[in-house]
Amino acid sequence: MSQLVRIGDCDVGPGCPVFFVAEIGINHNGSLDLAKQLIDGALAAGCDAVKFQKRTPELCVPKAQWHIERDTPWGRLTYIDYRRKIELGVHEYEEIDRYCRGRGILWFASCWDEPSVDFMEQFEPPCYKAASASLTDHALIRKMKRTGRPLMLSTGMSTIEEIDAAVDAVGVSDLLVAHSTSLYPCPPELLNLRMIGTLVERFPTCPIGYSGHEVGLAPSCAAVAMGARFVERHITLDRAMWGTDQAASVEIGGLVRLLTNIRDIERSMGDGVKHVYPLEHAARTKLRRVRTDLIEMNGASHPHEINGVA
Ligand SMILES: C=C(OP(=O)(O)O)C(=O)O
Repeated sequence: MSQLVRIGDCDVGPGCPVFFVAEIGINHNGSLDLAKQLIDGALAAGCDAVKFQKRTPELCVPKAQWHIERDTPWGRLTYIDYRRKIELGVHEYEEIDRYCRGRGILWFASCWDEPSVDFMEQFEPPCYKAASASLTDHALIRKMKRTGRPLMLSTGMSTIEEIDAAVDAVGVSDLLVAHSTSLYPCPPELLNLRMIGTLVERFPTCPIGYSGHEVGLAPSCAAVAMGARFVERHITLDRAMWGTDQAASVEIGGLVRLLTNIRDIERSMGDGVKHVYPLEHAARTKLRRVRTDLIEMNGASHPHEINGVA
């Protein structure tokens, strides 16, 4: 049975509400104002946390790509300048920290390099996230884990051997593992949601979750029915907005529906034991056919015996 992992004021694991992370990622396009509107949307939908991506562009962008030019909302920029442009700095994160704490929503980040972990520590985040791309970077994932904070490990683009090695590298205590396929957006036939069950069996003490990049809501709902203890989805104000992750994101209206569906599914799962609920008795009495012909044939003394009601 999986351990409960405490993230801020939420327990994540069996018997707890699904922990829902609204992944803002880089969908703020470098704008604090946009980031705040996305936080407001996550709050309105009832998400437990918002998440950002923190990078040191000079460490994360391979040198060979630095000077490749692209069109951006800020004009034609080299890739490294574009990455610098969309990276939020200390003053923006101070404001995000103040904004989230004031409104009672958790926030944290996936750190893509070691200095980003040092940077995030000043905000005392409730946990860290390792993106699928970082799963084989053991120095980085160990650094996040050494902070003593829970770690969410995403497993897209990884072999099962690489996942085992990453889990060995950080240990299972306070570790959460997310199934994911790293395609943005991901077609349904490549989502492989049955991996959730595989991960539950392989890492029985870790809460297993789902980091989804599909178009639509159904697979994320199914992930919950299949045992995901936490779910992460990218969010956006408008899927047509400029940016690489916008198309695979959920707009705020969809996010509201998704959270409503997830909470309904959680309440619907039950215990797997067959009950005849007291509230069903009226329907049972009214709708079950009373076999008077069999009463006569069997010599039963009371129609209820045929009807099966004790
Ligand atoms: C890319 C990320 O996550 P995932 O691999 O789950 O999509 C991230 O959290 O930065």
